[in-house]
Amino acid sequence: MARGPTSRFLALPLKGRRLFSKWFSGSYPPLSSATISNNISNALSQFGFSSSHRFSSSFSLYQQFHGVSRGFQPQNSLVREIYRFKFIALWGINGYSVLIEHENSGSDIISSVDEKDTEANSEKSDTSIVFDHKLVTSRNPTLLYQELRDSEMGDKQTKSDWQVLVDVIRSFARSGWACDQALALYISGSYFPTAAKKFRAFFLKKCPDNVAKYLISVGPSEEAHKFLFPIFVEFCLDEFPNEIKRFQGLVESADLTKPHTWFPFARAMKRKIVYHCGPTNSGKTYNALQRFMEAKKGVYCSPLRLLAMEVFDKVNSLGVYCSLHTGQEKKIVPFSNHVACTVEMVSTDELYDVAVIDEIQMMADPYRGYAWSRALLGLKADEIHLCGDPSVLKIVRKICADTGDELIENHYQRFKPLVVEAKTLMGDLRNVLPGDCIVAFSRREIFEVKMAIEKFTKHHCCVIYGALPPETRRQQANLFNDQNNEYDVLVASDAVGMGLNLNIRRVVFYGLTKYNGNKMVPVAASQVKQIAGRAGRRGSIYPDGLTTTLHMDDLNYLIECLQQHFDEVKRVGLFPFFEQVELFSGQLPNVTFCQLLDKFGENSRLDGSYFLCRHDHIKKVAQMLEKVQGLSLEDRFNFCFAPVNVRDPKAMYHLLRFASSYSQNLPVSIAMGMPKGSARNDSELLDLETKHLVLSMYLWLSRHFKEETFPYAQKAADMATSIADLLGQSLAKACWKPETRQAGRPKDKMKEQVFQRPRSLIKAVIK
Ligand SMILES: Nc1ncnc2c1ncn2[C@@H]1O[C@H](COP(=O)(O)OP(=O)(O)OP(=O)(O)O)[C@@H](O)[C@H]1O
Ligand SMILES: [Mg+2]
Repeated sequence: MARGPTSRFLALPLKGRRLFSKWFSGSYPPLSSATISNNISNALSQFGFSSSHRFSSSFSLYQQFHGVSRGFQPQNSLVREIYRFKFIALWGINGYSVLIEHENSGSDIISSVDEKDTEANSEKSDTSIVFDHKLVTSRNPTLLYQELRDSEMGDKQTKSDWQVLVDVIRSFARSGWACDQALALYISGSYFPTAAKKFRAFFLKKCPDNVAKYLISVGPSEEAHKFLFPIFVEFCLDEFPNEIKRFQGLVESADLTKPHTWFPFARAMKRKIVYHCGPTNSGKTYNALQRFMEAKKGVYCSPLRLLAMEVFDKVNSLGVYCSLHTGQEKKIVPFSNHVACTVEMVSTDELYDVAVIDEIQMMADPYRGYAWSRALLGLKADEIHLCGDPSVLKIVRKICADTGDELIENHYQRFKPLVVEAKTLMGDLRNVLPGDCIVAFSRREIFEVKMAIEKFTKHHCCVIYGALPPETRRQQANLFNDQNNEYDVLVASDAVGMGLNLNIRRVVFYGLTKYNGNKMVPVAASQVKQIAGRAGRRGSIYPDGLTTTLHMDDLNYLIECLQQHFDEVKRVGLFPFFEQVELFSGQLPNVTFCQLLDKFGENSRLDGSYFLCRHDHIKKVAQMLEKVQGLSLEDRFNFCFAPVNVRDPKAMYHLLRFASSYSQNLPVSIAMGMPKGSARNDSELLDLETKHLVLSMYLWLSRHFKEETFPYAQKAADMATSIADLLGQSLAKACWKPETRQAGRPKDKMKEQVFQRPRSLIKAVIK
């Protein structure tokens, strides 16, 4: 047995026996699968594999090995080691373990079996049946498969034995374990039943007596599945090479593992990451912006257009020339080296001295998280400042370890503690006070509250909610902040939770449940904290923040939320670039874009630190655009990212129209008249909101496609500004019952879908 100076010796303890023999040539006594698994783990750790490499399940083992099993010559030493472990794995599955000598010099793996010892022990402990088992289970599956393949017919069995054998093979074909294992061999879940069925026919036809006897004795069991699996593997490799190749191509082109390697230029830099970590109103963004303004060249990445605009205005007013870059607009300030942009629009090509990524915890957002992940992984900046709560601190540490960047953590405390008012508003909106912000979680509630307050108190309300354009939200915020008018109460949705600096004295939660598109759920503690934290901003006229609820019932939940620590985020979002989707589409040339997205989702692989962002809204647009002929894959991809409310049929109609004109190479027209004046009722207000959304979409498309195809961008921008103004005017006098966007829905269905807060609120006030 050759052992070079570089060899390492792997001893797999075998209950006192030492076994020596050449790999493949010996016959090995059976061991329990637990012992094998332990032995393999021990052996791997001796090779310096970390616990994550300990292949406790043979699935991951196969995953690692596949690709090297088919004639691939491993190049580096790590792969060589993995290559060799393949044999441990396969034999482990067969119920064997061996003493292995690992030769770094590259010679064959030698396993050692002390034959004398084995014989002695075998004589003592093994019965003749066990011996028969051994003869079968110790067979090399490759050779056994070849024997089966080359034989004409198997041996005949008695009727009852035959039935058991059929049951065993059937149970294998239904085994979830085998189906999972097969995935690593690139037998897809959908193809496994077909492959298993063909294997069943093959195996039953060819099964020799000793193998049949063994399987009959163990019956439809895990042991039988583990015995059959390597034979099945050989069968598949022989019978379905094309299917395997196709699925392998599919899986490999949907590979989203190791996203830090997607940005080689950023990886070539040694970046300094500064994490400004703390609760709301603790000065995180303020401090990051100080560094941004000092830098020669800087970029600020915002979660919202509104916040990008705020930073753009603030920085310019302080004498630092700064441009604005969002999906809808590009305002270039002459001589500027700084840019404030929305995080989706940040360039990973440009080189910066300082970058700021605000609200970094949004990495975990199910829909938009990928934009933050991309910015963090891909920004080419010497210094990157992250501002956010502590929920993603741990995962940022891990990402920095992957990227090799230096991480500095700056921890912050709230300037002034947030105080909970235990009295609540006692269910009566007449208890609102100037400086209050009433937070409700639906548009309907917002207008109900505004109506009730204005009808039964002397206060006037500004409103802020997600469907309002950023310009209108800012106008409402300014109206509320200005102390020289009658607008002293703000009614807002969760859209108020991020960014805006507002003069809020007290945040009052109208309720603490929210419709999640399916049912009412409690608002997440992190969101409650973020919103409540808007009260009492440093520098505002109310530096001491208060928070409470309208109803006494909700107070405990509010306190609970505020006391909770931030949940640690385990995974952050990713979404493929167009190039990755394009590569994937090469594997599936004849499917629609929507099906392509589905297939990508099914076949994509991600590291444990990432998830694939939800893309139901993208698929809805893709579905709608299926009937539009003549769009390239890239066009479809871009159209699908246009900002549209997929639940707004009018906005969807306009998007379809834009895409149709574009596909015919016609200049895309706006084809939408300007409203005559401000809204007189809620349906007119909804119409203004939709019109603004359509214009915003037009502007977005004009920035993402060739300019000449969307020639009316300036007109759209002017119209959008006017509509934002009209919306502001409309809100100032809005005093009507809110309507719902989904017209024509049956009444009972509406009831299910719309949040039913006790209407007694208004009735109580009236009484
Ligand atoms: N050192 C400072 N000097 C003057 N004003 C400050 C200072 N630090 C923060 N502020 C002001 O305090 C307010 C809150 O700060 P900032 O917006 O940075 O908080 P934040 O922690 O980013 O909060 P959020 O999580 O809500 O975004 C801002 O109006 C900011 O201008
Ligand atoms: Mg901030």
